[in-house]
Amino acid sequence: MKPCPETFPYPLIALDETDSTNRYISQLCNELQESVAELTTVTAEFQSAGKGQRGNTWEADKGKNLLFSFVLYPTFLEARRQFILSQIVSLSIKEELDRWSDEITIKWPNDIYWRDKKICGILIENDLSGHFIGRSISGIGININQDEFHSDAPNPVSLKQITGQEHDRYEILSHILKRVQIYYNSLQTEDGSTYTAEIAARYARSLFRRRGFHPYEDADGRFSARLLRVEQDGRFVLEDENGKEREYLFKEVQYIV
Ligand SMILES: O=C(O)CCCC[C@@H]1SC[C@@H]2NC(=O)N[C@@H]21
Repeated sequence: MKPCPETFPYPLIALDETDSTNRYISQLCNELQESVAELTTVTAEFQSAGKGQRGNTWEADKGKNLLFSFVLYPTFLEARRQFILSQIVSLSIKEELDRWSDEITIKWPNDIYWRDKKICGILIENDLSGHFIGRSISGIGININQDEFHSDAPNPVSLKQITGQEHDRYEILSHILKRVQIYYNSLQTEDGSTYTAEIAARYARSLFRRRGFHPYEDADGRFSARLLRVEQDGRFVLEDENGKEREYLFKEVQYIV
């Protein structure tokens, strides 16, 4: 395993072990306020209490994977536009992983899949300041060099299992952060709305099961539907087999994978 290079292009805190890199960086930001620069990143070789979506835990073998969190202060972004952060983070990861496979997709809202297996999970925690976003912490777990999975997590896969080779985790990390920075900067230019539309279009093209009918489950049970669109605020719009549109917020619908 290669160590973290001294030339890493962003401020980096590389920990051997912590409970959760999201918790670590948010505590650091609470203590030091905005002197923690944007894109400061915390990595860990191991997390004892990695946080997942929906209150789940995130498990990963020690020293094999990418477990990291970084901070942004998108104070120019209205809270109702916060889904764009999820789009730029998931696109940045997908585009990096595209180097090794053309079967990488984004499973709404922001899991990264290879075929029908999960390679990466993303947990974005935003602190709002009035109608705007004050601070955004993106926490990302990517299965990189893990050989096998022991937990009952559904359908995990690692990059090594896909390619048959070990990968340099810090190289992948620096590429992802560069992509995030480019997308993020684009939102702050005069052409921000053009870039927002371009990001939405790329995101739509990258979606898991974006064509055809597939099984889903909501509070009323299972049904078959096709994806119509994802709205700017992140709502997921399906059309069921009776031609009825069904619209969902996060966590209200599950794919049956
Ligand atoms: O449930 C999911 O899919 C999201 C998982 C996010 C896990 C990552 S690992 C690094 C960062 N620190 C955490 O505690 N969680 C995120």
